[in-house]
Amino acid sequence: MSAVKTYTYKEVAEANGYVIINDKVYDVSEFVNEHPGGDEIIIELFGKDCTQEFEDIGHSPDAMKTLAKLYKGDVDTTSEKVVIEKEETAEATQQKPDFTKIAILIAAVAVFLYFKSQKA
Ligand code: HEM
Repeated sequence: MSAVKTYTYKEVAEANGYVIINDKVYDVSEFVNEHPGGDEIIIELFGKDCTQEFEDIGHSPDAMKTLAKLYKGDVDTTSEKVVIEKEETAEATQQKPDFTKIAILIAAVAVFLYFKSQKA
């Protein structure tokens, strides 16, 4: 049997696209693009322990199989834990204007003005 590779919490945090589930390390960097639940949800959790998040969703046995394929090794639970701070991106805080609503409003005003001009 080949030895299982172990990773410290720091190594997982510094790798690009690794997550921890039940003390196991998974490389989800490629998988995020195929995730049926969307990429953002996992990207937010890169480098972290997402056991809770993964289990809360109630992933199917199929999801477990996919997960098993992404297995890299075990986390060294005796290593020092790291806190990852994410910066708020400008994009996330900015509100995009709702062009559909604006277009409907303009159309409504145009119809109103048209009928008003017909009556006069
Ligand atoms: C990291 C390994 C993960 C794998 C391999 C994975 C895999 C999958 C798969 C195969 C599905 C399709 C439904 C199913 O078979 O259960 C799914 C759905 C979903 N996943 Fe994940 N997932 C992962 C992590 C996560 C995490 C960490 C979250 C939440 C923070 C999450 C949230 C969701 C949600 C919300 C859906 C439902 C999408 C829908 O039905 O519209 N997943 N995932």
